[in-house]
Order: sequence, then structure tokens, then C-alpha cells
Amino acid sequence: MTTKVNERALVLEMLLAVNEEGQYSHLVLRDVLDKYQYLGKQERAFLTRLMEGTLERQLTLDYVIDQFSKTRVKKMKPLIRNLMRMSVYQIMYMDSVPDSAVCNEAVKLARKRGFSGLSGFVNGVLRSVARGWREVRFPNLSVTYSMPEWIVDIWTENYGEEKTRQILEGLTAENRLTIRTNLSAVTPEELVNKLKSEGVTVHAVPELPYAFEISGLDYLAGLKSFKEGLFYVQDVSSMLVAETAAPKKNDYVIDVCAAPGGKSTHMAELLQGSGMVEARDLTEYKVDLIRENIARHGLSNMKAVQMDATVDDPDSHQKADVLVCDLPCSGLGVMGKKTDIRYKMTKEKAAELAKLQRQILSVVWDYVRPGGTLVYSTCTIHRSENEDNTAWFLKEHPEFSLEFQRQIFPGEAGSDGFFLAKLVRSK
Ligand SMILES: C[S@@+](CC[C@H](N)C(=O)[O-])C[C@H]1O[C@@H](n2cnc3c(N)ncnc32)[C@H](O)[C@@H]1O
Repeated sequence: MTTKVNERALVLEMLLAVNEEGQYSHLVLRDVLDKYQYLGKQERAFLTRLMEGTLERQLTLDYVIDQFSKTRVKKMKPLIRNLMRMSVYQIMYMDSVPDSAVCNEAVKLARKRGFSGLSGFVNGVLRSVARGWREVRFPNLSVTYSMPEWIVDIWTENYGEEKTRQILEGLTAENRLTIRTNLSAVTPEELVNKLKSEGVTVHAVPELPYAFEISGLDYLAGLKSFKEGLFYVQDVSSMLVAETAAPKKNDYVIDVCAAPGGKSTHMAELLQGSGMVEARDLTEYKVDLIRENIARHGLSNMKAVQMDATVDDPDSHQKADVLVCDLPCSGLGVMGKKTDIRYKMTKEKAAELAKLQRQILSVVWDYVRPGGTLVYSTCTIHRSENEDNTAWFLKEHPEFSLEFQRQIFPGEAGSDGFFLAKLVRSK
């Protein structure tokens, strides 16, 4: 027997897990969608939108709530704070939900969770917000786009105010879900037919014949074609790494930070069964994720190895025709999908990551054979992790020359912000 599920109660739990316990939003949401597979398509869409939207707009919502509440959001009890945020999100951004329903449901949830004494407060503030939020003026880009000030400042300094506004708009736009055909298992045409037979809407990605944008599906992991490993979910910008590296038949590829294996599996597929892709990562847990993907994709020319990229591996010197350095980064380009990164990342952590990237590059550069290629990439929009690190590397290693570098902004190629640089070793 299934009991009636209250989607708002689920969203409240998810917000508490992310905001108060530091869990990752995409993982929390994935677990809930896995657990409640029996919910209808509409209910699942509602809870996904409410969860992601509330997190995405959190700073804006907090600012609005603070205009109408005597108790500031920061001082509220965690449960009430998150309940207010998700309720105000519905009032401001979900036209299909009447304001009165939002207030009533919030009051019910507060009572049910043991906060009967605060139900009057919840009701009063929400009704005031519903009446007055349209008059609220936002003081700056940080509040308007719900982006921490330090990030807005860095982008303004790096790219200017107009570009910063475009980045912020790009991150707020609806995400495109793109997939890469597993070319070792199926042709693009066969995949399209399979997906269509499963009721999925498929659009071609003009620049890449094996990539597709898909929509109209409810539960990705439930698709037979997904279970059979016929495609890999990947942003188009990430696909450009293997495209840029352009491995040739029989090449030896080393990917020093490879989990869960998106770029490595792509490289192995482009090698069409020849050569070898050695995909490394720091922990056994991460290496197991790569192994799962090797098995799912049925790849015989790829192996996963546990190795710390900050420690030199003399056996790898001058071994790689292609070295992929898709390094840990601040992730400011993927905030459209991982909405909570913006609240978890800090200026200090981003500076630490820029240092770690230099540390890794200064160890692994010699794995590239003379004439070989090094692709450096990050999924961030941050000059000191991207162009500055590339310039630093070229200065330290004059045996490398830059073929090209590109900062991709959200919406330009796929939906993520991304950086990649192609460097070639001469001697
Ligand atoms: C950006 S992700 C890689 C994504 C991957 N290239 C893909 O396309 O699926 C960075 C990876 O670096 C790994 N990492 C972090 N520090 C590392 C280290 N010292 N040595 C090796 N891997 C490391 C993390 O575990 C993470 O999986």
C-alpha cells in the first residue's frame, strides 16, 4: 500500500539536507527521485522545480522575506527558514500555484513538524509577501540573480559588468539535457530511433553528429537505452575536450583526474577500440565510478587506476600521446545544474583550487611525450584558474606552446560555463 506523499514535505527535507547539513543538491534530489519513482510525472516535475528553483533563487528570496519579517531569515529556526524560502519561491516564481494554497500548505507543514506556535508568523509573513513582493526593488546584481557578491565581483573584474550580466542570465536559463552516443555500442541513428520509441523527444546538436539534446522524459535512469549504456549524459562543452584532444588511432591517453569518466570514455570511443585510455583518480571510490562506466560502455581500450595526481609517477614520463588534465576547480560554470555550488564555494577555496591546479600541472606535464598534446580544462569561469594558470604553465614550460584556449560562457556551447586550452609539447 502506498501512502500519499506530500511533495512539499519532501522538498523541505531536501532543502534542510542541503542548506543545514551541507549535502549536495543534485545528489539529494537524485536520491529522492530514485526512491519515489512511483510518483506521477507531474509530481516529480513539481518537486524538482521547487527544490532547484528555491536553491537557485535563495539570496533573492531571503532579501524579499527580510523586507516583510521582523525576524531576519538568518535568525529563523532552520525548518522555518527553509519553509519560508520554498513558499516564497512558489509565490514569486510559480504562477500555477495560488498564493492562498501556498500559505495554507506552509502553515500545515509548520504544524506537522512541531512548530504550531510559529504557524501564525508563517501565515502572516507569507500573506504580506504575497501582497507586496512586486514592489520590492533589488539593490544589486547579487540579490537580483541570487549570486554571492564575491562571485559577482570576480566576474566584473575579469570580464566587465555587461558580460557578468550575460553570465548570470545564462546560468538562470533553463538547462538543456544533452547526451553523447556511446559509439562503441550503437550508431547515432540507432540511438535516436531507440529514444523515440521510448517516448523521448530528440534534437540534433549541429556541431557534433553524435550528440543530442533530449527532453520530454520523466526519469532518465528508468530509460532502457540508459540502462543499456547506449549514451552518456554530458554537456556539449565537456564533449569539446575529447574533440580538442583529437586522439589518433593507437594513441596512449592518460587522464589524471578522470572520475566518473565522462571525458575518458569519450576518448576511448573516439579511438574505436585501438590504443589505451588510462583513467586515474584519487580514491578507490572514484575509481570504482570509472570502472562502472567502462563496464556500462563495454570499452576494451580503457582502464581505471587509483593514483594521486600530485605525486609524480616516473613510469608515466613521456608516455602519453594525449594528457587530459580536467582538474578539480571551483565549478562556477556548472551552477545552472548544481545550484548550490554558489553557496558552498568561497573566494579562499577557489584560490586554493587554483594552487592545486598548478601543483598538479607541475607534476604531470612530463607525462606528455614530445610532439604530444596536453588538454587543460575546468568547468569554471574564473580567470585565475583558467587563463592565468595557462599563462603561468607556458612560462614555466617553454617546451609547450598554446594552440588555443577558450573560455566558454553559459549557453554558448551547451549550457555550462567551461574552459579549455590545448597545449602541444615540442621537445
Ligand atoms: C572535474 S572532476 C573530473 C571529471 C572527469 N574528467 C569527467 O569528465 O567525468 C575532477 C576530479 O579530480 C579528482 N581529483 C581531485 N584531486 C585529485 C588528485 N590529487 N589526484 C587525482 N585526482 C584528483 C576528483 O576526485 C574528481 O573526480
